[in-house]
Amino acid sequence: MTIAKETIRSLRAVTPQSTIIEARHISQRFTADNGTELTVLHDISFNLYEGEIVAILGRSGAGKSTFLRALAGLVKPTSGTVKYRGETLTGPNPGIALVFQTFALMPWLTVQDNVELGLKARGVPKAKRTKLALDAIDMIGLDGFESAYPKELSGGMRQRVGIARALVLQPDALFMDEPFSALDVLTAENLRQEVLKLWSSEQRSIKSVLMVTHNIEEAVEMADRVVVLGSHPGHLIANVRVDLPRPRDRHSAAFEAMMDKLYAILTRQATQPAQPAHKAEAPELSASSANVPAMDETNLQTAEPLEKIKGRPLPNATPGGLAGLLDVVAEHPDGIDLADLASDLSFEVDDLFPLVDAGTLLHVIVVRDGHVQITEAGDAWHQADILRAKQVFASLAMEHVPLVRNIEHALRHASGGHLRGELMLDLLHARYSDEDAHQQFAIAVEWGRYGELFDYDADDDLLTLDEANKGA
Ligand SMILES: Nc1ncnc2c1ncn2[C@@H]1O[C@H](COP(=O)(O)OP(=O)(O)OP(=O)(O)O)[C@@H](O)[C@H]1O
Repeated sequence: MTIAKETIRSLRAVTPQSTIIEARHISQRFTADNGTELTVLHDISFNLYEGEIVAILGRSGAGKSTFLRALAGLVKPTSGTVKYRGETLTGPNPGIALVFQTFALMPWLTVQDNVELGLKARGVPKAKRTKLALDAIDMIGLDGFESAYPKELSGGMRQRVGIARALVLQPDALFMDEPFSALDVLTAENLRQEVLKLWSSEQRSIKSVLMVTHNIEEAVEMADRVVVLGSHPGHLIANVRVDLPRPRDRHSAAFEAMMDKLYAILTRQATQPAQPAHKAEAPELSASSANVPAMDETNLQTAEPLEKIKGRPLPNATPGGLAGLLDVVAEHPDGIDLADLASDLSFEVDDLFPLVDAGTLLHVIVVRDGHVQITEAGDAWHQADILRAKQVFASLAMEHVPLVRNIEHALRHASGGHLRGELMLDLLHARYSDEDAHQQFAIAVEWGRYGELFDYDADDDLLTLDEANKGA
């Protein structure tokens, strides 16, 4: 009988017995191709306990995968330590198995051989390998597909193989990096439920699950605890206990309240300048159960103040997209919860946040506790005709967006009113990787163009003051 056919049992009570993984003050820096040093993780302390599913939630690029990889021993933190069962890691973590977003199956091997691969690497004899693999295949509902090749399987089935391949190693902790995000909505939901059934079954040997996601709903659906990473660089901003009964009802008030809470945390982080993660920020996030350490106090300590870290990059949003967001927000004079806005627009969190960031940066919206409202300036932009809208946008960008202002000022003082784009890129390279520098430049140009402040000719690599702006 497969787990899929089992009656859903109530999940085991969350009674963490001991710490599986302990990370202390880990920071991660990478050197980009152009020599720029990127701080990706900043001083994170975290414990993974037996008996819990933990979701690492954060926006795209927040460093979630890097954090998971550091705990998995696949990257060595630049500073800080990771311990597995009390032993400091010096290589891959022996107590975990990973499920990847992209399945990472060997296309030339059958399902059975893919699942056996890790056991083979560990020198497990063939007969035992076969038995363990068949058990894992059965457990995840793949019986009958042992001889199939990955190309013969749907995405959902392939990810089942990915999960079976991890389970067969009988790890202490199952690590999953965005395991459902490459699947269509229904398949993803189906597989989430399978993993939860597996977790609730008597047969499971894994003692905890750590999963990376950018999807708030997924985190609330699956996790006992959600660890929220803020961006630039990745740092721990919250550690929230999800104390909802299982199976969880996505339409219940408690579920929606938890989603709102996480939205509020993510948007607060997104829309405010970097701040030190003071312990004083902790109380609103505290949890109730006595069993799970809801707030690991050490998680909220930082070695050096985060205000030292430079300002945030420009959000990747277009003025047109922002105007569209204002159209929707303006329909709600008392504001609207971001969760409702995302759901109304069928946006993913990652789609919505750059627009919300941009709107906040330009002061056309305000976000408080996950509730977004149009400002007076936003209303002025929203109400204006096209020409006037550009002027309003230009003055907001000049006032609130240093990069746009710097380019405009530089052009105003340049002889001939033009400058090479390469010059701006070189300046941006001091802070960003090559890819990010190009992206920042492209966003600033788009905003400058929309506001008729300046223009850029890519063929000649020339930035020029806009005609309409020359006399201003
Ligand atoms: N080996 C590396 N060398 C240089 N930069 C890296 C390396 N690994 C990750 N990064 C950078 O670290 C940052 C965080 O990446 P990471 O994949 O951990 O974020 P994430 O939160 O998982 O993002 P996403 O949700 O988009 O997958 C990114 O800017 C990425 O480019």
